[in-house]
Amino acid sequence: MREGVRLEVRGATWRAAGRDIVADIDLVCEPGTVTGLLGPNGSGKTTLINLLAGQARPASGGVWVGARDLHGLPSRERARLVGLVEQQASTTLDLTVREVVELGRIPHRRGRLSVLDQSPEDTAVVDDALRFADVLELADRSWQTLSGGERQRTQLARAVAQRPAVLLLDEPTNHLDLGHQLDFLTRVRGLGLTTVAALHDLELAAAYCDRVAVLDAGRLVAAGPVHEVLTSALIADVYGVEATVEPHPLHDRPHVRWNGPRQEVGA
Ligand SMILES: Nc1ncnc2c1ncn2[C@@H]1O[C@H](COP(=O)(O)OP(=O)(O)OP(=O)(O)O)[C@@H](O)[C@H]1O
Repeated sequence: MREGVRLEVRGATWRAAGRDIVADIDLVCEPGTVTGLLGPNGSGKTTLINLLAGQARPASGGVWVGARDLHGLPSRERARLVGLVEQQASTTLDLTVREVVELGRIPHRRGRLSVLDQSPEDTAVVDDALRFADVLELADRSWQTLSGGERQRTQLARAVAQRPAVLLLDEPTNHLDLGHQLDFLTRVRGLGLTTVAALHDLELAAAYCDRVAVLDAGRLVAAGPVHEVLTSALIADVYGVEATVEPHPLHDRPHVRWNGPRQEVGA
């Protein structure tokens, strides 16, 4: 696996329907760190992930991976740097799990375009990725027949087979049961890549991320180490929820316990 590189967003804005969906985003992710991207529904997490993946181009500002301006790179080169696991990956093609994972090797091909044309190195990387994401035994199954969680793990395998330096995950655990959530994030941390994961579960973010970045209505309202940013005041402000944040009894990471919707003063 490749080592992570520094990911930097400078002044990035993306507009649609006549408004800024995300605006003036400045964010630095150091090599090999895991950053949790937090924020309520509609706050701009997927939009920012798409900018980081090079799938959308900022109206102003930019994204740098190491010294390279991501949006200035040819798509093939970009795909060798950045891997994306989308929230809802879908395809109408009738591919097996192995074939989906083989798609991750396309950016590494030189002059060979067929998915069927795997080099021995491609086959070894794909086998590793299938094993890594715990989907090796599903390798010959049709993608269309997989459960939501199996699809999510298959997409992780595809992104890992891509051998990127930056891994972007958009709500990667939303189809996973608790055991697979913990397993998935442990595996992702073990990759040592510069990782950004949009997450709704604050407890998972507290347990698995080095840093968190919090979006609210398209603005980055906080970013930094988990224990500095993930406070009850921030959770009340951004999510409108009263929560208690205390040291976890078993480790030094914060433990988030929600109490209920925030009570308005005077209500
Ligand atoms: N192409 C578009 N045209 C118009 N509005 C858009 C477009 N793309 C996104 N939006 C709007 O931008 C806002 C941010 O969307 P985004 O999907 O980035 O939010 P999110 O934080 O990922 O939300 P969720 O937690 O619900 O997945 C939403 O209000 C969405 O409706």
